[in-house]
Amino acid sequence: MRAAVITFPGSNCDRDMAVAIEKISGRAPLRVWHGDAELPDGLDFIALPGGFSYGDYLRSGAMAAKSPIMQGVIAAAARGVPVLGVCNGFQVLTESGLLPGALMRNAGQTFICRTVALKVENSQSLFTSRYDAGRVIAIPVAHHDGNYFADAETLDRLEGEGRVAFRYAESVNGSQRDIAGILNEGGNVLGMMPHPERAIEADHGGIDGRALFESVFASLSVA
Ligand SMILES: NC(=O)CC[C@H](N)C(=O)O
Repeated sequence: MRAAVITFPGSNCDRDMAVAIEKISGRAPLRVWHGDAELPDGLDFIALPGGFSYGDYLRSGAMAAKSPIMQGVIAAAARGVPVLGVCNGFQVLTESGLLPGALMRNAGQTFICRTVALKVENSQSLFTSRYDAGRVIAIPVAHHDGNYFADAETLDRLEGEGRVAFRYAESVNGSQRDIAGILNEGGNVLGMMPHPERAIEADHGGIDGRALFESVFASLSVA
């Protein structure tokens, strides 16, 4: 398997994401700098990690979405390559138009850093097939802009098409319909605010994030 983790100025979860990919797939991912004009060829999986790209200036993820490398990420997503955006990565995905809606300031106006209960809403996606349907898992969040917003029509479409992958099972940040993670139309792009890469070994306090990586790696026909 050939995976890549994209790093932007201000990313701070790129190392954790790379470690999670290597521990679970057995292969270290390529580390790709945002300013590179071209993505390496033949990628099977692309991860946009969490952090504070460009200091969250303008809007979280807005400037990173304009980085040269994103043209390649958008093209790869259109070819069906699985793309995972976590936290700031989710914000980059909405800002770049790969996912609908926006991540606004948390309803309580504070940074939230704790482990939350998440319900697996769709256990048949590329990213969630190793979870049991309706399972509630524990995954950490760490963000100030995690309040998911989309208009009612978009929300209804996301729900109707099974594109809500994860929903908060408790009150967290004011997200519309408690949405924590969504899929694109093709099901190969997932954006989520909680950090699965921070819950892959017992020393993290829980391993509920492992199945997400196992799901997507199992779906790849390459070893
Ligand atoms: N951990 C993160 O990726 C933080 C995301 C984002 N910059 C926020 O605080 O909303």
